[in-house]
Amino acid sequence: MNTPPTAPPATNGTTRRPTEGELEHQRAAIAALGHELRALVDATVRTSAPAEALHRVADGVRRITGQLTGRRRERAEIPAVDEFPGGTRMYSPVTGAGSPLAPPMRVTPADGGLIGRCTLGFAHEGPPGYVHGGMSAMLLDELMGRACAAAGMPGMTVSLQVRYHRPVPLETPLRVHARVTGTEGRKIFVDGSISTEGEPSTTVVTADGVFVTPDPDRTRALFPSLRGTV
Ligand SMILES: CCCCC/C=C\C/C=C\C/C=C\C/C=C\CCCC(=O)SCCNC(=O)CCNC(=O)[C@H](O)C(C)(C)COP(=O)(O)OP(=O)(O)OC[C@H]1O[C@@H](n2cnc3c(N)ncnc32)[C@H](O)[C@@H]1OP(=O)(O)O
Repeated sequence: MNTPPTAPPATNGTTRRPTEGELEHQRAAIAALGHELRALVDATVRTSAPAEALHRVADGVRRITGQLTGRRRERAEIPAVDEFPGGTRMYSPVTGAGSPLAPPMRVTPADGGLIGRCTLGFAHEGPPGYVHGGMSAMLLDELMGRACAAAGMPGMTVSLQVRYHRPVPLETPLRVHARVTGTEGRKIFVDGSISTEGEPSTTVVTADGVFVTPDPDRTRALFPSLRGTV
């Protein structure tokens, strides 16, 4: 497990590295809030409540948002609860248990690569009843990037070619697969696919991508929070 590169300020105003127990406690709370926010997003995009009810809810949500006080994370700051690269990312829009935007996709090693499992709802709709094509690309990009990191070569996407063979159904358990197929210097070649859990042998979307591990100087410039660890 990676060491968290940053630590939140302790309550006495000094900065110290949180214990693993404190991080787990915080992650559980972040996941609980993420779960409720995803339920709110789903209810929001499906409701037929009248305008007055929507205004009332908007007022309530504004009051709740005001309760999220304290120091706000800065750009490029890696949350203490995260393990970057390759591990837990609590606010990832694909895998983050704390993200209201994420399905979230659950990732496990398999078949010489990674498998991601998730079900997409109405918030991710493109054509009526089907997943937005950009969302399919995002699932693939994330899992293919994670496959690079899992193979010990964290990299950034420089090219992602996506082919949509069949529309991806909403509210249907999905299986995403990613596997590193080769390397050439800092370039990593990766294949990806999406199928439904019900018909795992029928791929509905396929992708091939090229990822590049930035050189150490570029890594330090792009990810200043990693300073001292790369
Ligand atoms: C402790 C180490 C930490 C390292 C961290 C690195 C990455 C970590 C990131 C995430 C990993 C974690 C989990 C995964 C989670 C999510 C995955 C989502 C992935 C993304 O969402 S990520 C965002 C979108 N992504 C970008 O924002 C990239 C923008 N980009 C750049 O910032 C530069 O591009 C950079 C820095 C990547 C490389 O820059 P550079 O200067 O080091 O490299 P250079 O240009 O020299 O290219 C080197 C070789 O790649 C070939 N090449 C270039 N482009 C190509 C193309 N399009 N097709 C085919 N080959 C291509 C060249 O031809 C050359 O090949 P050759 O050496 O053979 O000539």
